[in-house]
Amino acid sequence: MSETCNQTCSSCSEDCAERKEKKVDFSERMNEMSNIKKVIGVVSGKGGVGKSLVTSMLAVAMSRMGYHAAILDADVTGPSIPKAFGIKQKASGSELGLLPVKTQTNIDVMSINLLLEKDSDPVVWRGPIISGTVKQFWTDVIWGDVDFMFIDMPPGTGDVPLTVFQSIPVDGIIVVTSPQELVSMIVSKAVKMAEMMNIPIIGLVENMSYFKCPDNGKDYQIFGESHIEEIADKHNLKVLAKLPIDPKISDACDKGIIEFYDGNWLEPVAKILVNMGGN
Ligand SMILES: Nc1ncnc2c1ncn2[C@@H]1O[C@H](COP(=O)(O)OP(=O)(O)OP(=O)(O)O)[C@@H](O)[C@H]1O
Repeated sequence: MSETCNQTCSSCSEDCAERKEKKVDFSERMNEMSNIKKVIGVVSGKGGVGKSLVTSMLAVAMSRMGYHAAILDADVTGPSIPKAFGIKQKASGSELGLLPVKTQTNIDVMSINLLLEKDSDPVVWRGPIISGTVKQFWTDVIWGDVDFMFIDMPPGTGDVPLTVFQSIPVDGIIVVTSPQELVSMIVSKAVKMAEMMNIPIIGLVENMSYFKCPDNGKDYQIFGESHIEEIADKHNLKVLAKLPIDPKISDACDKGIIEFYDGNWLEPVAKILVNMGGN
């Protein structure tokens, strides 16, 4: 039995001798016209820490390295991926399935906002409908050949992350944090969830880590001192990257040109993903 066992055998995928209920296979088959080599989940403990930004920048980094990247936007009630890439068109489909929309640099995206008539329409749905939508993004979208798919997860450890981890074969998780968060508790929750789901954590990305003053070149820790290294050590995890607060980032997201933003902090992460395979 795992140290973190909370006796919920039905949603746990660990193989252990003390299991009280049979392991249920919730896995869903990807669309038969899809061939996705690696799936990376991007999670955060709370909203607004830059999870969608990190998801977008990771897809851009892989694409710049010559890999075919895709983003499945599982943040159904707060989808921000289409806006960051400036996608205006809607997704199309046929009886065979839905087609993702391509960004200007050929990253495939599927998001609820590509299906709604107006992207300002709120999604006021119950949990099971939202989870069902995310599953359909896996089963009913014709993704074609994809080297790396990034799943932008809603914040926290709720219904949708659970559905994603149980139904989609996620190869690894990247946890996005920011210095002002209750990082230790949040990382612990993510680590425990990943353990229950038997999914490896690739590492941590700290966003809004510091601000580089353009006048004197000094770094300022706006949200206070970072404790990310200690927390990573405690859980035996790697700190993969630290991103600064950069007004050019928010400007690029607002203008829908994140693909053309030149920050390369996530290149080392992209290299780690390449070593995991995907081609
Ligand atoms: N390092 C940064 N520098 C400047 N602005 C940033 C940075 N990171 C994120 N932002 C801005 O903060 C806002 C929130 O970012 P983002 O949507 O990526 O967060 P999130 O964690 O995905 O939020 P949610 O959980 O609500 O989906 C965006 O407007 C984004 O442009």
